[in-house]
Amino acid sequence: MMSDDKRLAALESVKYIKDGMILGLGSGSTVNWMLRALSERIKEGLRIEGIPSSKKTEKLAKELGIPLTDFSKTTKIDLAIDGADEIDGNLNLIKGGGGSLVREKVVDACADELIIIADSSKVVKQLGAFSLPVEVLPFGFEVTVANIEKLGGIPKLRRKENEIFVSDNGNYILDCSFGTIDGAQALHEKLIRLVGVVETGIFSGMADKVIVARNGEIKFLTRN
Ligand SMILES: O=C[C@H](O)[C@H](O)[C@H](O)COP(=O)(O)O
Repeated sequence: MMSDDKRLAALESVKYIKDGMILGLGSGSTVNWMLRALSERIKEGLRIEGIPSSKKTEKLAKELGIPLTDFSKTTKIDLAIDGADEIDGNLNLIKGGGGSLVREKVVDACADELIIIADSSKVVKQLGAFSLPVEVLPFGFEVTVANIEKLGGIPKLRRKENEIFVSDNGNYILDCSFGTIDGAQALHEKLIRLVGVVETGIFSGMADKVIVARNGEIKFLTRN
């Protein structure tokens, strides 16, 4: 089952956590398994401090008794562990299915090491079947929509239960279909230059290790 594989990948990632580390805590259901496993190790005596990448992760971490810190205390993260929506052969990622891409990118980008955990359904030959989440300022988002269309994308304003979805940062998310994405970094660079775009869900060249579980077995992905 997919959720068993998410849990298995998460359990494997916790083995890389060492005493004294500052940890970047990603977001999503796979990361939630990692948080549960981490809290067990903390009960056994492991000392770490985590920086959460979303309000949801912060809430669960607090419930599980995981000690937290923030960027006002340290800008150094030893290891970040995060999930992904798509992973290609070069370990380029699409993230943001849960709407946490901006804080995830801030956290993941300043980590010495980034481990991605996923079930095998996330592994693709080429990115793009999953619409690319792009976080945009609410003010004038219609202009940003038009500009993304000029780049060949089909943006769709994310909604949740009929309301516009608002990110932890108070912004909107445009889920953008570009078909198959050939140059992930090039597309990110075009989008990030558009006025109103806060961040894109393309995480290119950031993952150091990808742990994928498929039917109960663990596989480590490395760059092609
Ligand atoms: O915004 C959400 C994040 O990028 C998640 O890490 C991603 O959507 C994967 O989530 P899940 O582990 O629930 O499949």
